[in-house]
Amino acid sequence: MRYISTRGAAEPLDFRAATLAGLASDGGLYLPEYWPTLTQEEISGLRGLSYAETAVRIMLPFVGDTLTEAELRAMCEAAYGRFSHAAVTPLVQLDQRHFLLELFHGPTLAFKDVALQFLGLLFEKFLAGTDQHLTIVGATSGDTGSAAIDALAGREHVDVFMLHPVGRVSDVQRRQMTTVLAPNIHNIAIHGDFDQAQALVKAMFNDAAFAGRFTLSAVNSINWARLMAQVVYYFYAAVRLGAPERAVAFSVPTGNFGDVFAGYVAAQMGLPVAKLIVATNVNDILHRALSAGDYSAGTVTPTAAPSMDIQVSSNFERLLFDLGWRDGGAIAEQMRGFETTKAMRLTNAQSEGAAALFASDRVEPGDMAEAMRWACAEAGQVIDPHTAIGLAAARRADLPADVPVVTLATAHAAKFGDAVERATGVRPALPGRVGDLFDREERYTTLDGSFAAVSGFIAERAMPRG
Ligand SMILES: Cc1ncc(COP(=O)(O)O)c(C=O)c1O
Ligand SMILES: N[C@@H](CCOP(=O)(O)O)C(=O)O
Repeated sequence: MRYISTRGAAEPLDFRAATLAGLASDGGLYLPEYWPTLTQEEISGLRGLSYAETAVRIMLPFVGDTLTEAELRAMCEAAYGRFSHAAVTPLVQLDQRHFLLELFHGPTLAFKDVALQFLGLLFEKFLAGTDQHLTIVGATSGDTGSAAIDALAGREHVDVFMLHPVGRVSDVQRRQMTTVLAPNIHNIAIHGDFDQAQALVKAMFNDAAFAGRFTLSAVNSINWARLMAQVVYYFYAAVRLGAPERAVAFSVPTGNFGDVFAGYVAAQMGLPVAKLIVATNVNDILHRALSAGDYSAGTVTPTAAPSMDIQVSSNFERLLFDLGWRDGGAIAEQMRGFETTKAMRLTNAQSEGAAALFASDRVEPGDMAEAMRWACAEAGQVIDPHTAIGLAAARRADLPADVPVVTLATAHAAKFGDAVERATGVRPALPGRVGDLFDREERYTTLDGSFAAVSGFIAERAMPRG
């Protein structure tokens, strides 16, 4: 399997090289050159398998000959052995047709652990025995940062520089990052919002003088391996609800369009997906794009679901590429226009292609709080604000009555205790593994968010290319 860039100009790479590169050299994002598919029998054959074994079956076609099946199995068993629930990503029934897919039983209590625990092991495997040292530059609105830090703290061959926006992540999220004091972890708080942090990361990759000095890599969902690992739980959930004989809909609280794009990949691989509901908060660029073809970024409004406070959703480029006959030149032009004006219109083909599988919704703060109260009162489930946005959209989606609807529960409620308590009156307790978070020492550096300040800070500390 080879990986091609959405902007068409970078050399195709194998899985190992695409994972280590993160972003393509032409500024695009890697995608497999074709979608591997599973037959109905192969999908039925996933029933009853453990999460780790399901992961092997789904990911094997993507890794090509860069890993043996036995190596992949050992990595999946190690990654998912760190989850606190035997099912890894259990399904919880809320009422006759609504389910939660709990993705927060990993070490940092958010869905990011599902991919990042695996990615940490991949980096280790691919770098073992080489003299390569990766400089990972990442941006987080709260959850990617802690999951990446947990997965990579103390590992040889890797330094992590993680940018988060000052005051725009919850206290628990910040502390999960800044209390990890391993020497290879560097937390940088920037004045600005997540979009600025993400733009700085891309600017560093695209700056030849800077990028040429280090071996840069990515842990954000710009890295294909992140999305590949997230495809697994769509299959895992759907077969439990009757796939391939029965189609299932998913409602996905969305920000950077990574998680829901993994659902799109599952559908391309043959999983019967009735609908993918893209649920946004008031930072609704994706809802406007999917409902009216208007992909234009406004300023980011801080909300009680901070991890979704994103206006430039990097993975949307992958969808546009796949819906636009995989024409890299055309996408490069479309994205260059967006980077200049912060606005673009979807083509008719892109809008029509997206409408076949996606629906979208913008959920206001009052409806989010109402969904938290409903889950508590009707099903005894305390859910976090991000999950509540997905659930609110799921409950009012226009779908046939016999289609089960799975809302992705993307974070543990205790990560956002204040917002949950405001809505429901219930204060969720921090699980034991992070129970002492507020007693730990914090360490981070605050910078002004300019390219010069951030790249200068990293350049002083990163390992130069050998
Ligand atoms: C808790 C939570 N929910 C939802 C999202 C949105 O996911 P994505 O950025 O993959 O669309 C994020 C951030 O990525 C998150 O941390
Ligand atoms: N919501 C994310 C933002 C980064 O998204 P990613 O999936 O591209 O890493 C976060 O919590 O950091």
